[in-house]
Amino acid sequence: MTDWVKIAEDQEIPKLKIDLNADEPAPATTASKDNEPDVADPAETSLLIKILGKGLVNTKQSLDIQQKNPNSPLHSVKTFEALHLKPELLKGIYAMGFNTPSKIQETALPTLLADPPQNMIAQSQSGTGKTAAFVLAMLSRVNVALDHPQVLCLSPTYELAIQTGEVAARMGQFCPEIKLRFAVRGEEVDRNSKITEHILIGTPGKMLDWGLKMRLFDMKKIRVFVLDEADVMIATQGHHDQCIRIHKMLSSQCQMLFFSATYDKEVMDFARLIVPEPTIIRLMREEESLDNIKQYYVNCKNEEGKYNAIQNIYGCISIGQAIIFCHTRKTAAWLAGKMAADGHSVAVLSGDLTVEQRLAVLDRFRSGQEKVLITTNVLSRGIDIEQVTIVVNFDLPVDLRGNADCETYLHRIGRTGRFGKSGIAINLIDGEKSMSVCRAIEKHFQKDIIYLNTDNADDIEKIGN
Ligand SMILES: Nc1ncnc2c1ncn2[C@@H]1O[C@H](COP(=O)(O)OP(=O)(O)OP(=O)(O)O)[C@@H](O)[C@H]1O
Repeated sequence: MTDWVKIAEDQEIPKLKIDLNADEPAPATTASKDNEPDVADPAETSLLIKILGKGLVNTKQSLDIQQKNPNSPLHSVKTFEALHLKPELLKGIYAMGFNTPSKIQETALPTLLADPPQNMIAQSQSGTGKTAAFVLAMLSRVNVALDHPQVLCLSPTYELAIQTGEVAARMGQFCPEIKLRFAVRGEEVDRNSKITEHILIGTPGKMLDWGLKMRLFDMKKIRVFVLDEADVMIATQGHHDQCIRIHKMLSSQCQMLFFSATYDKEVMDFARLIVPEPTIIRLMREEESLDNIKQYYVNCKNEEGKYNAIQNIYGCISIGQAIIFCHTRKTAAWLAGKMAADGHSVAVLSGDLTVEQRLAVLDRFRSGQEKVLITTNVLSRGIDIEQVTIVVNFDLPVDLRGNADCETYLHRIGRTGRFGKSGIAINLIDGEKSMSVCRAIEKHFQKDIIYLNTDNADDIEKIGN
């Protein structure tokens, strides 16, 4: 395994980004995107959340289990020893600092490791231990006496595949006989050779090339097929069909495992196509709520007026930490420029930054080096910044038709049960259209949004208290 431990360790994010840019079409010019609503790319967000993750997310939510296979009694474990793993694998788990299985692992692992193998569809939010669970299943199913691929793991992008490979490398560090190979862009194989590694982790396009076009390994001999980040996979163009093509070539004996952070209808339909008779395990996300949030609106004439409102409340918002949301990159850049020119120290996070630049901005903000972060919808759900107490909507969130986007409003402002602290939301309104959006949001959540006059010192004092 030493070779691929090294490969994984060598893949630092800056290098990945360089490779990523190498064979992708040139991005649309920044200028053309500046005036459009700035949105997050799901794969980039997922990568960011993974890298930012500070360990296991503990959740109080309970598991929802649907058992489709009546012949496989479901049980859960409270220790890793109870799984009767190979000693080298157990050693790897402990070396990663895992003492006990996470909530989803308690129930998923016995099913993942069961004999005869069982299929699974699992859903839980980022950071709850999904990757660790399926990587353990992948490693424990390998028969090292055979020198051909036995496990396929599909990820939506190069970087996400590398992240999974790194977990496998660490967990399998005491199993040097298990060999892994990345099936990703840039990895080349001689057409006349065969792939001998046991585990292939990669993107659907490359996997199809190797398995179908070049026939470098026998898809029928795959014993475990993992489809990770199904929701991101679907959002990535073309991946849906490629996954189905790969899936069709697998044997009916192959264990099918499907993991996703969210399950809307499209993801569930996809899952049903791929996974026969699955055990379905879902760990619901803790609901965000506006319960502890005081919401205000401020009437402004135009963008300059909004800027003045921010000037007036700046003293108040910079006591703690604040995030200001804008609709477009252009507005975010304009606002940041003006605030910086006025001597305020602000951070900006928008879609024109690379993943590693975003990481750097978030690191600085999280450590308190800047008090105010100006951003767009690129800062999306899943990126929790606990210490933020004030959220300013420089622009209210709207959908493509210009109607209130209540879900995004909740993600920006809402708090989960985990950080039940109180917070403040300030909505800047300039004109009838944005006022009607504000009213629609108020009506949707049935929670008052109160008028705030930022020219009045007493009013401003109110928000501080
Ligand atoms: N049993 C455990 N005990 C302690 N830490 C764990 C355990 N399982 C996983 N972790 C750690 O928790 C974090 C999240 O785990 P993991 O990456 O497996 O979750 P995930 O649900 O796949 O999330 P993501 O999709 O963001 O990767 C990682 O830092 C991982 O090392």
